[in-house]
Amino acid sequence: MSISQAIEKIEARYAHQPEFIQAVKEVAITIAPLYDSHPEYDAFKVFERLVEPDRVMGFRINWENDKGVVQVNRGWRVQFSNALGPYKGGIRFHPTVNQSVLKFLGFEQIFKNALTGLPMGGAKGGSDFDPKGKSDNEIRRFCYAFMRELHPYINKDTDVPAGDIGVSGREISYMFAMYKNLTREYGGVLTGKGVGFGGSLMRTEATGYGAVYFLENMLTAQNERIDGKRVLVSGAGNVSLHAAEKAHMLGGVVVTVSDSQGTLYDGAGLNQEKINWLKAQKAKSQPLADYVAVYGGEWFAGQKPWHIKGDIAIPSATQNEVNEDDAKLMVENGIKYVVEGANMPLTAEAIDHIRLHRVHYAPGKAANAGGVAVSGLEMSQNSVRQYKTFEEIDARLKVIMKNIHDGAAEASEKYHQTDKGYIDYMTGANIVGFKRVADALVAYGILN
Ligand SMILES: NC(=O)C1=CN([C@@H]2O[C@H](COP(=O)(O)OP(=O)(O)OC[C@H]3O[C@@H](n4cnc5c(N)ncnc54)[C@H](OP(=O)(O)O)[C@@H]3O)[C@@H](O)[C@H]2O)C=CC1
Ligand SMILES: O=C(O)CCC(=O)C(=O)O
Repeated sequence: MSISQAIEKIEARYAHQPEFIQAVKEVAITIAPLYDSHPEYDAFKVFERLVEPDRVMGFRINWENDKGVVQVNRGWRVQFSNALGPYKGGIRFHPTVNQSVLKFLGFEQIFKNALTGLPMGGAKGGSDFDPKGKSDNEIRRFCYAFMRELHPYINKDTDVPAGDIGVSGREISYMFAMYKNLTREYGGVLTGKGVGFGGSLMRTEATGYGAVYFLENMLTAQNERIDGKRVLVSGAGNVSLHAAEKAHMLGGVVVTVSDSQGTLYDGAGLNQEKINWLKAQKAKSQPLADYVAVYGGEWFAGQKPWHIKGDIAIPSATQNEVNEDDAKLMVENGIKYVVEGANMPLTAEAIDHIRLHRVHYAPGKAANAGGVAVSGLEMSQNSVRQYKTFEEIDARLKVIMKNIHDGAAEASEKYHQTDKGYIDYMTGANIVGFKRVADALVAYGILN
């Protein structure tokens, strides 16, 4: 079955899962030249196999709110592929979570994890639970209840979840405690644990910092530097604030962050004090807009950052946050580099538009792989029960991000035929990630 036939089948079968179809199509279009030159991939039906998760576990989560009222949520774990290592990928708590969202995330995770060069398969999980406005006690009860349902499916050697939107150190600690309580096992079953009880230094910073390391490599390839460049960041969570922090540390002028309520603009640029204030504000779930009364700047209620002039955009909030109109604004406002901190933040039309205008574009699979890479390093530290310093992990992260960059650039050179001189990171990253997984599947024969 050809790739186009496999897509037709997926579109018919999963018409109700638009995010998943979007993610599959992006990979399919770009890997075609590689696929066509490897008849064994078709013989082993590699693509057709990879677009079906190994399995999807769904469960109900009963928990009690602070008023003693029983609440019911849904949860899932999508184990997509363990071709290269234990299933690995985050857990998201957000009301928009459904099977389409988790399947797109799990599918992308297969290739992202392959790009890191570390032995990790791809998975994703989560719940439609909305953490907003919940007390700490409610979060704890929900996390315990979620892990009670999830724990039979995970283990340090089979499937190792981590955080994502709505799940950070606090939630991981609650879930780890419940897993430990139920199984009596103290191991690396989750990553993103607290430093001091199995967590790796730098996991918190890794995704945002890694995205900026990727950006530095892109800039170097164009003989440019980040110094003095205006950086627009969207989101104000873990990825966004650490991307903003590293961009500032390296001399970039970060002028925006945002959240679901609007965009904060500070033309003078964020400094470390302001970033620390933002981190504390978000940790308390307080409004971003309060910043203006403390440090000045402007609050654009209900707006995204893309109407503001800049050189570099790092969308780091959520999927499809940048549509075609936003992409047009980016181009009009001078954006030359788009680095995806979030997973699939650009719609297919937005990607087409910026690529048409030769904006340098780093897809999330490549650019935000630093988080899962440091999770991989956390797994190895847990296995040997020895911990590395911040500097050691940082040095490894830089090398991993450079390798991902260089591998994607090399594959772009080989496979992207239409516009020589433009580094097509999307094609390059998809080809490198896909090839690693496909070669393993062929070597295994017809088992997963
Ligand atoms: N954490 C990690 O290590 C990794 C995360 N990612 C991806 O990065 C992105 C952000 O994750 P992370 O920073 O961990 O999550 P957080 O929960 O820490 O932060 C999410 C941020 O995005 C905003 N946001 C979420 N949904 C929407 C929406 N529908 N519209 C506008 N803003 C929104 C939130 O605003 P508000 O608070 O108002 O909801 C918040 O500012 C996700 O795509 C995630 O999959 C990728 C690799 C690793
Ligand atoms: O660290 C991990 O295992 C998961 C990270 C993640 O969910 C992601 O890369 O999107």
